[in-house]
Amino acid sequence: MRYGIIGTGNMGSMLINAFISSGAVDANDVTIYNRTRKKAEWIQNQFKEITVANSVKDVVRESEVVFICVKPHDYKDILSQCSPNASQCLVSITSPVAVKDLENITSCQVVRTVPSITNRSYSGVSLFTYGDRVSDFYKDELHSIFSHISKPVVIEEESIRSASDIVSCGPAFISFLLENMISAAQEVGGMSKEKATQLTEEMMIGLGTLLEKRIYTLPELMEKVTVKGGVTGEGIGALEDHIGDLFLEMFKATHRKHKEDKRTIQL
Ligand SMILES: NC(=O)C1=CN([C@@H]2O[C@H](COP(=O)(O)OP(=O)(O)OC[C@H]3O[C@@H](n4cnc5c(N)ncnc54)[C@H](O)[C@@H]3O)[C@@H](O)[C@H]2O)C=CC1
Ligand SMILES: O=C(O)[C@@H]1CCC=N1
Repeated sequence: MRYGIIGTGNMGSMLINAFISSGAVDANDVTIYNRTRKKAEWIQNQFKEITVANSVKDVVRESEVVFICVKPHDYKDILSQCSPNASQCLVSITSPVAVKDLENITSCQVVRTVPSITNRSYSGVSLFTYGDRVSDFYKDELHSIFSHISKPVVIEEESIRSASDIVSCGPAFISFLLENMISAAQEVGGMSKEKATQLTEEMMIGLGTLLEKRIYTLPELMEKVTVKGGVTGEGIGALEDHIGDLFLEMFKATHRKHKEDKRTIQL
């Protein structure tokens, strides 16, 4: 299978790296294009067999599956230069562009796969929404390569915002909260930033491993650590008192931005 990647920023380069280094895709089968050519050449330095194309048109001509990895407001620019035909599969990786809308303006088969930075370590989820025209052949192929780097999960269009908030924005949200925990450990506990950071990162790796091995669920973890009459309970109590609408407001903010993007994105 020949793959094309348009846009080699954070996500485009992450996908190329993960697919090739996991063995899901052969570098000889990959053609890439980026507006700033240097970014694409930097990836080619790591994977010599990759082809760097001179245009969007060249990528589409060379590929059966074409990933669009640019920001949603740049889609129009890409699609106006060239559109895949009915035998090809277009893969969009952004949530505010609906699969139906892409199907309406192209003749190709369409899939949306929202990845996550966690896929770089062959973990976490990739969210799949299939268009009506997509063949079982492409479904199987995409499911197969994404299984090398993630757990593919099918998600309905209506749930895409909250699902992507958890799966794709989640690593940034949790990192933000942990950075706050580290700052507070410095302020209240007098711990150095380096030491608090080291402890936090190791704790997160341990927590992830417990979940990965299905040793405990999240509620079980809370119960096991919260010794009756102990300090964790006091800490949880303080969190309960102060958490307020934190996450409600976060989801409301992302849903607002999602709506705004949908209103302003032109295809
Ligand atoms: N960053 C993340 O964790 C995730 C991002 N996404 C989606 O991935 C998409 C890309 O996001 P990032 O990689 O973070 O952005 P980015 O800004 O790092 O990468 C976009 C790339 O597209 C290139 N580009 C822009 N216009 C172009 C054009 N006309 N032709 C060729 N190349 C062009 C830019 O030079 C840049 O390298 C977005 O739609 C985003 O919603 C999805 C899941 C997670
Ligand atoms: O389209 C999305 O939902 C993803 C999440 C992070 C950036 N873009």
